[in-house]
Amino acid sequence: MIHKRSQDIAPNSDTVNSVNDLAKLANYSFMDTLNCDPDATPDGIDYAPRQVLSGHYVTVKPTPIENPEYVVHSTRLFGDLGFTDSLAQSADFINMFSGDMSNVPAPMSQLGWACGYALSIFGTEYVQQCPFKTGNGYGDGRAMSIFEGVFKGKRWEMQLKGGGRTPYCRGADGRAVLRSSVREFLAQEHMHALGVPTSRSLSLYVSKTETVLRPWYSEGSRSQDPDRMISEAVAISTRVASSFIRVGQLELFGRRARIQAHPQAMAELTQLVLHLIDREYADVIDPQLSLSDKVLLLALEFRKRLTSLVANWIRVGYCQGNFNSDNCAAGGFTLDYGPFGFCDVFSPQYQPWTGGGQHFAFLNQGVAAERNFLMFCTALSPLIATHPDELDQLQRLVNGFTTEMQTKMQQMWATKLGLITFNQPLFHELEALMIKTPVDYTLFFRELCALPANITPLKKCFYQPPSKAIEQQWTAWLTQWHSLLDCTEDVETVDSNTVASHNHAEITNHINSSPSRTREQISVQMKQVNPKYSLREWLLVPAYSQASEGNYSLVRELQAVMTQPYAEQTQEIEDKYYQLKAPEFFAIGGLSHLSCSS
Ligand SMILES: Nc1ncnc2c1ncn2[C@@H]1O[C@H](COP(=O)(O)OP(=O)(O)OP(=O)(O)O)[C@@H](O)[C@H]1O
Ligand SMILES: [Mg+2]
Repeated sequence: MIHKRSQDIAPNSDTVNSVNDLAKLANYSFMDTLNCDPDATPDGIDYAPRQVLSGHYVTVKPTPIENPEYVVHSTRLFGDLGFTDSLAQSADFINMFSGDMSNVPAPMSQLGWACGYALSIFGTEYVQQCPFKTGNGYGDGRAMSIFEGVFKGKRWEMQLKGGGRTPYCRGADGRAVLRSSVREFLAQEHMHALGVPTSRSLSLYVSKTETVLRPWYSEGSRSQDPDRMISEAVAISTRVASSFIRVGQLELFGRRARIQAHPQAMAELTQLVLHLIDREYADVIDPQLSLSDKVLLLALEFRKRLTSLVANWIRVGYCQGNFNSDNCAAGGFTLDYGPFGFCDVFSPQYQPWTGGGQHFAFLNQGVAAERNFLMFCTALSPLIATHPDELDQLQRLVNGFTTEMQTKMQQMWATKLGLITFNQPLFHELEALMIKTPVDYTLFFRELCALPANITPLKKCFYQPPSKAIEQQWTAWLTQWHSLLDCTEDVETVDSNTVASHNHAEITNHINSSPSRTREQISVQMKQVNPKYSLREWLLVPAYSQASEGNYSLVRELQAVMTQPYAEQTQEIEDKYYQLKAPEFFAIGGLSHLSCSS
């Protein structure tokens, strides 16, 4: 059953050639249907940290960056939205997306909106993280949405990151630097091309004159924490998503409802949950259902999305090093590319963010997701507090998370290995061997796609020459794997370069529905789920370093390579990007680990 709001169905084939055209598509469901903080200032100049006690958002005027310069935009998202490509470099567009909203045409709002959220880390609630020690001053400190509209029948929200202070800034400057903005921009582009749900990149502008100081590493530093302050150009990137509602946001309203913090607390939680359903789950939750049925369906659907998301992250080697509930989008997609990394060496303990801890390490992401799901359900529970049966069902959904996560992970590993069904002993042996050898995660799985008969072609994925004993174990493992692949003789060849980006679920179904496959078919299917190129930190460093000198060619080259991660691409690209991490990059601050994402 498909349920859509009427304004979402309205066909809209208009091309957006200007900010004036964009204004015509404005449709602010978040601002129009939810509550503004009654203490918000009419002019939006609301930059000092303060407690925001009620309301779903605060209207804020973005602070433009000085002398903005175009760095990069997403031609792909521009295409999806119907934007002409030249718009990214037009004066009005640059102004708007570098934070100057003072001249945007009606009915566009000249004010953006920032949201409060609660923090919980790995399932533990925190209230002390804001200057007031109450949790009422925590939220979008430097992110603010500035536009919501319907493009080609789909509703999108646009959010500046680094657009200046908000009441949630906690005394910080509200800015993002070019380095972190390049990382987030490229990572969103890459993730989308990998077929993993994510917020999307729209545009990135840097200031030619405005800088801020940030702690960072000296070149070659092996220290965990940055050892000096550096001056960096500020930048504003715009990200786009179906909504930016976070699990932490629901938690804030859930906590307020639970303790009846103010007379409207329960109503505000209800409104936010219904709004989330409308924005993110309208296709699966019937508006005619009772609130408690909606709540249960919402939890069920979010569980499905979150478990698939994490399985996809692991498939592509992604670790969200700070998987707090405020970095967990309630729509079930990837959000906040600060403390992230795509792994080089396979390690279950891989954790790029020094502040994150092992609970957010690579293969612990499923457990971290479970904690976020628990917090999501805890936030929903006041809505069904007087319905013991429904509370029981919600608890069962929480209890069932681990099993669903495990099932998705097993399906994912089977698919990565070209198998129809997961084989536990085979996988455990592989995991142990990948750690012992050790292997490069991306290269290894990609090389496996050629179905090598022996260990020789795999050696290029190894970070050290294998001992005789390890070689023998690999040989035994490969024999076992080949016997499980169970392929027929080749009858046809398929061009693997036709492989674009895909929906992972479709791929899994396709593999599962093919009872007997040729070697070539298995190989092609494996190449659809095992990317050839991944956005490793040592590729990002030269791109943002060069960008800091005003040269954006590497940023754009990386964008081109990383938006076709499954394609073979040219020999030149392969030589440059399909490589092991160099020995000199290990243990280096900024290359192997990072301490902050700002
Ligand atoms: N320079 C800054 N000025 C104001 N607030 C900041 C700044 N840097 C981070 N924050 C705020 O601190 C909190 C934690 O930061 P975190 O690094 O998780 O998020 P972020 O990368 O800024 O944003 P997001 O989660 O929106 O992608 C967020 O609420 C964020 O808005
Ligand atoms: Mg964050």
